[in-house]
Amino acid sequence: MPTSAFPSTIAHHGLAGHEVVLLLETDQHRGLTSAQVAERLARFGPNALPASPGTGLLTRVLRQLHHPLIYVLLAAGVITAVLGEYTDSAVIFGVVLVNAIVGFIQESKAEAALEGLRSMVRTQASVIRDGEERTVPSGDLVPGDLILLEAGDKVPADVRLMRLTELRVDESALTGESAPVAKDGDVLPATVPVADRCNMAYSGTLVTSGNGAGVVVATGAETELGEIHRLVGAAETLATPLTQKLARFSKILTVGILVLAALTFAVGLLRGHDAVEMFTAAIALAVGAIPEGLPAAVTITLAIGMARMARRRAVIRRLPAVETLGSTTVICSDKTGTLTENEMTVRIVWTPDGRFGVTGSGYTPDGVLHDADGAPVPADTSQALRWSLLAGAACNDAALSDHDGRWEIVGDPTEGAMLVVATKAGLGPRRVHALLSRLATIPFSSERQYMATLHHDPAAAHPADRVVLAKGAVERILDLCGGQMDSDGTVRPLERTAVLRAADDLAGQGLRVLATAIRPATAEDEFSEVALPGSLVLTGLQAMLDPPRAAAAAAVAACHTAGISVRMITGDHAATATAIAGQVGLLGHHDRHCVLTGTDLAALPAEKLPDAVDRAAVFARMSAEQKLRLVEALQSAGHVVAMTGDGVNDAPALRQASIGVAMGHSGTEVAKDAADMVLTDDDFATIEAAVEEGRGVFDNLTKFITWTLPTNIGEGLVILAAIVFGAALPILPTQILWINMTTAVALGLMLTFEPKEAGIMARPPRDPDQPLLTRALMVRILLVSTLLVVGSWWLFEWELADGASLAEARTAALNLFVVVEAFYLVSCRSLTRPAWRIGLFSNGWIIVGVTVQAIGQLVITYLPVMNTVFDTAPIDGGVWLRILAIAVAAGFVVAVDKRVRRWS
Ligand SMILES: Nc1ncnc2c1ncn2[C@@H]1O[C@H](COP(=O)(O)OP(=O)(O)OP(=O)(O)O)[C@@H](O)[C@H]1O
Repeated sequence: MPTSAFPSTIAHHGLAGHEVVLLLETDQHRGLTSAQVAERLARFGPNALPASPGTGLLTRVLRQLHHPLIYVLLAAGVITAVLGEYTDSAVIFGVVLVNAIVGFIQESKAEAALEGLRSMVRTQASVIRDGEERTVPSGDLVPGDLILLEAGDKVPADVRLMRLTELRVDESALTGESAPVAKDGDVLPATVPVADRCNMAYSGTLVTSGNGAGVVVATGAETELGEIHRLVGAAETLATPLTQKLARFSKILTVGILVLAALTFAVGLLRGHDAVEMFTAAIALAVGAIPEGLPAAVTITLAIGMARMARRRAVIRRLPAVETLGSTTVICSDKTGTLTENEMTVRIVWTPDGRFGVTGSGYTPDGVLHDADGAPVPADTSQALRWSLLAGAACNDAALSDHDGRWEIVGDPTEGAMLVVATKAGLGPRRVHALLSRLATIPFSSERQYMATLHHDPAAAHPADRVVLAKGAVERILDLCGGQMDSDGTVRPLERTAVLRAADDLAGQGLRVLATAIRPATAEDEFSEVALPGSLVLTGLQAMLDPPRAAAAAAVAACHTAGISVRMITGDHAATATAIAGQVGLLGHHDRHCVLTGTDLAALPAEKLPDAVDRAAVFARMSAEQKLRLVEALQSAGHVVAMTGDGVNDAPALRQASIGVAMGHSGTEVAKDAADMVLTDDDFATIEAAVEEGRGVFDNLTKFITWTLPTNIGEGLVILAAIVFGAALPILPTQILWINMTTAVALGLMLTFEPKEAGIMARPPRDPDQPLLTRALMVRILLVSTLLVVGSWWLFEWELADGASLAEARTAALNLFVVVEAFYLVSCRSLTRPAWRIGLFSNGWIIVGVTVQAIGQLVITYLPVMNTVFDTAPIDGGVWLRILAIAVAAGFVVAVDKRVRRWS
């Protein structure tokens, strides 16, 4: 344990900010130095919680033994030992041990995969170090770091807050209370409980609004969250509704089979059979019929699916999402950044009496403004143009930077585009700041839909030497305007209809349109949201292009083929949204042309909502609150909804959606926290890829179950039949254990690596209520079970009649089971297509598995030690031929069954 100079027992909330700063030996303005950080990182370790604390190796291995079947096996092991059957007893104990180890390894792998994926969504923190603001990985935070928090962040460590503005934090991760708590920096009595320490922000909680700064007082396991983690030993759960259902199913089955085995034993005794023989038979029945490997195989399949999705840039945060993805019927996607590139370029600047084109592309400020004839025009050609460009550039929080000729923007792309167009016209950021220094800001928010700033304008005559600049959604800016500006700077009354018509015209071309406005002001004028309406003068409209993502149209089309409808949700104008929707092919599917705006939605009565939203393809000017209503409405129309979101306010909708999807790049931590899946590339096409993988996972699960159940049923029935008819057991318990253990790993597991079948995205989504096995598959399972029983029984009797020993006849039956399973494995690679169509080499693992199994069978058949241990005996070529003949016949029957089902 690192020794700490800053004991974690100190009540930092009971100290004043400057005292905490002194205590942690940091500088309140410049933060820690790099040397201090390195030293502290070495001393305190990274800011991360230790993996699955409290569960030691032994506990985890022992957990594998917690299964009714294992209890039976252990009891059987002890009893056989007492009866003097030492080899059998050793085999049983050996199998239990191997089973526990395999289970443990598989579980650890799945957990590690889940953990690894989670860390792919790396969180960042803003800190002040060496006097500079920097973004660092949250894992690198150390006590004493000065940290900045803002809405959307997940608090990365325990922080004593010092400066804050309207900071509210959702502390549900810590206290369970989901209403956000208002914070302030006052000193508190040291005895105040955690939930009431309003001058602290704790690791794992979420900033829902406002911003703040403070000092990190504890990291990693020393945080309050670390404490809880330590107490609860928060082991990651790998359970999903499906695994739970299967676990329940296999538990009920286990109990049922155990009762049956006990009954068999009792009836056999009553009928006067030998107790040892009956005991052996009962054990064989239990071991053979219980599908003990099923839940583990399902978890592994899900984990493999998750890893495949991660490779395609969709990181699953909650395992059940893998299942749900396969049933998704509607994807509601954001427009900006998900369906489009979020790389904006202003193409047209419209003023009340002029219209200017803009050349150049991307964020490189090379290009000019030109008139209708293509002749370049300087910014001061028109006062309206000049002020529109100035408003766009000064009422702006983005920055342009040049990385060796590659221009990038820091901040919002919409604002970046407005900086670039102003720079093209000679009004670069430096010049603009020199002309107009900012005094106050009303920040942009999705609810407000505009931003306004107050500037000092030294060029204007005193006392009106200030100017208010605003930019935002056209309707919102028009609400603030009373007049409009002409080229010569004269102000005329606002012609609202004409401006709206111009804006609609630009939006109809798929351009995102923002309006700009100004107002000269004096020092006495009030600058606030309430004072703005009606007072501004419209200077122009800036229309920017945000091209659709290259893969978007193909992904939308693929979704449509897969029976999934795609809807666009955007804060943008209806006309812009519709034009982009048209470009990515989102309109017209199932006659969905309809566009609903947030206002339309608000006006709809609740009972009409599900029907109305189901008919719409585009939802424009939507607020985050309305997204929640929308998800609910679509769900009550019977849909399984995947919904994207990136803001703090999107969290409720993401939680409500069947699959909440957050953006890895642009998304806030709050959104990621609420989401089931995070797209590391923010791309719509990734959702489509994840759905495809989700369907593949489900297919493989179904294939595995269809493959594995006949073995259990077949083995169970063979034993039962032997007991009922009072015949010798065709397979012994230890042999059944051999079949079950080796085939599950060498054969069954290979199905989980099965690639997706062609046409997987040409089927409709899976009904979430539909059982995993359809009636047709159940019939097939029973068919194969019957084939196994009849085949092995017949072979066993044939060999005995042919003069073979009991050991030889049993070896034949044992090998028959395995060979039929291997044939059936190849068949199960597709549930509908014939085996020879699948392509033998499309899953190399199958070949590996079958080869390993074949070697195993030769070993158990011919190796003398194994003969002794498993009561087997070498068999000759004729027997193998009979085994193969039966297996081929069984394969043929399954192929016919597939064919008949395809026809019917
Ligand atoms: N930085 C900004 N300053 C002023 N107004 C803006 C700014 N960004 C966007 N707007 C205006 O507010 C509207 C809503 O923006 P919002 O960010 O909520 O959604 P969006 O980015 O258009 O769409 P999406 O929901 O698809 O991401 C935009 O259509 C635009 O008119």
